Amino acid sequence: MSWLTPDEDADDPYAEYADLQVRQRPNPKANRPRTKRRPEHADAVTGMITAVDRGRYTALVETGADPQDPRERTVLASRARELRRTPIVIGDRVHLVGDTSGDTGTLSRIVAVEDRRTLLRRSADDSDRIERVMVANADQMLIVVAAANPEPRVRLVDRYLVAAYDAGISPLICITKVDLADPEPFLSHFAALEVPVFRSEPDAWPLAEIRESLAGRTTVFVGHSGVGKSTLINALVPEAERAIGHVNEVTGRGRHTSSSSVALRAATPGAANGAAGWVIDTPGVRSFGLGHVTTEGMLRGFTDLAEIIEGCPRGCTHQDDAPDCELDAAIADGRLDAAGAARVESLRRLLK
Ligand SMILES: Nc1nc2c(ncn2[C@@H]2O[C@H](COP(=O)(O)OP(=O)(O)OP(=O)(O)O)[C@@H](O)[C@H]2O)c(=O)[nH]1
Ligand SMILES: [Zn+2]
Repeated sequence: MSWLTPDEDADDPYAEYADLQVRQRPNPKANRPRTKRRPEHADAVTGMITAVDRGRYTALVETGADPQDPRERTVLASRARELRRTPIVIGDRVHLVGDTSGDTGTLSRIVAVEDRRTLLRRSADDSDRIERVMVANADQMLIVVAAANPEPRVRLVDRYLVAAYDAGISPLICITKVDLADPEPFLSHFAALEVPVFRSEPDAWPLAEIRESLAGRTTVFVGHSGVGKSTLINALVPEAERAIGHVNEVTGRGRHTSSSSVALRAATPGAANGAAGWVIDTPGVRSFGLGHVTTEGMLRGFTDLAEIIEGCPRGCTHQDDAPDCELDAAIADGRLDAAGAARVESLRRLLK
């Protein structure tokens, strides 16, 4: 699968690679205490990155529990020179200095990026081990897939699942267009993974259920073109106005909004945990190179099997043909029941 996406940070497309490579070298200063923050940074405000466009970052600052809080504002920022090799992506929590009023024409400066809880990454392609960061601090990934038109592909959903598990993000599946085809045969491939599934069709959008799971969390939406992801996001976040339908192939027009990633606040009325949720739309991202993914990374999504795997011989691939894989022993001696065995099968498929 190829990497079809243009760089979102087009001013310096290699900055992120450079940073990740540099950080892998041993750092002799690593154990020294960090130098004190310069005084000018003492009054930094914290913001969440909601959009990135050619070296300009949009951050929402002073966001609290109350979306009506009048202090909350959108600030445009560039990054400080010392961060020029640091990837800054949607969902990052950053410290901003300078003019953080958010007034028209002002530009503030990002001076620090906070540690990330999770990090969704991709590689240029499957043989490429250099990773590129896509989204920070997402809790969930909603994989949108159509029951038909376009025809669903198990392998594509598998790849999203791998990326999510590797990132430490919980996957969810929304299958759209169930008015066009019975989704159950396709969904049966994922049954053992126990991923929550929402079924959607024009007159029966599962908005209440989706809102329930968005509440208080940050959810990145992914899906192949045409599956109805924009339709769904517009229903969840009406002010998002994400363009629906295909680009006219002759004129190239037809989209009313930009094709770059954004974070959108989704109201979640009626949800048990009433807090708003964040929806991150990634329109440019239709495939993930998975060259950076390791078996250890993947196993974060299979904590139950990870324990068993500790008993495997060193270097075990955990595949069907792996000699003495403890997973096979656990199925044979009943430590894993039928559902567990099905999870092993799914894990093996994802590891391929
Ligand atoms: N029959 C049917 N059509 C749907 C459904 N959901 C969306 N569509 C249609 O599918 C087409 C594609 O929907 P979009 O929301 O633009 O799909 P997308 O995933 O955002 O695709 P891109 O905009 O190319 O990224 C539109 O014509 C929608 O009206 C559904 O549940 N059933
Ligand atoms: Zn094994």
